[in-house]
Amino acid sequence: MISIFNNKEEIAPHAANIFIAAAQNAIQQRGRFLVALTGGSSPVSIYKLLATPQYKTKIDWNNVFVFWGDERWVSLEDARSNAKMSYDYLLSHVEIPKSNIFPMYKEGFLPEEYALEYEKSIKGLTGENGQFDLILLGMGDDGHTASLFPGEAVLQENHKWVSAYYLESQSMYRITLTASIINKAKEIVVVTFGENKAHALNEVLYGDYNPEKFPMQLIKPLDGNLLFLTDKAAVSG
Ligand SMILES: O=C1O[C@H](COP(=O)(O)O)[C@@H](O)[C@H](O)[C@H]1O
Repeated sequence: MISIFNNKEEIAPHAANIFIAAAQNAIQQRGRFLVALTGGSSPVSIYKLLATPQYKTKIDWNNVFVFWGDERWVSLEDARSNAKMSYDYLLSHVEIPKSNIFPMYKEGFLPEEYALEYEKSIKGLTGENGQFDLILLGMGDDGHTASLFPGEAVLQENHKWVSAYYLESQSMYRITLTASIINKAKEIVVVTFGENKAHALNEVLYGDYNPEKFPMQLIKPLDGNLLFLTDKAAVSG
């Protein structure tokens, strides 16, 4: 499903309300809310809104468990860190136990080693079913989502839930949830807007199936819901 808003400002309250409803339902039904956050610029206004008293007080943060969809393999103080961005705009402003937060980076580990640890941390909460209550995703203008970049071997990963690899085009390691675990989620919400996303979004939604070129096409929940939140500029192409 796709919801098209007039502009990006209209997306944030809608996304924040989806987050709150998913958290409240999960906590009421299963006693905890397991969410994977996205990085990039698209979620910033959503996180800022969730951090305001009006929104944050609607969630019992003691029962929220936070993971990430992907990360640049950089320290948590690095300006490029998705975790740093999420702390700056949301996590530092809510009463969530530190032990409930699982950044996708750890000092002293190799990225591939930490991918295995990260998968174990997810299994510690979900068991073998690997089901997140909510996964937030963004989409790059090349059609990548999480760190599933066009043409990379990780696109074919059907076994591992978490994978780390060297992304030659950015000269850095990336660590990412794979499509196989993302697609197990109850709810997947993709936040993407602006005219620079128009070409990729059009290909993802209406083009031929070519996930090697537009990896977002790999995202097809097995049993859950997939929702794109976008604006008019991104569907204008
Ligand atoms: O590299 C990344 O980019 C995508 C999209 O970012 P955006 O700035 O266009 O919102 C993001 O979803 C991903 O988490 C990030 O690592």
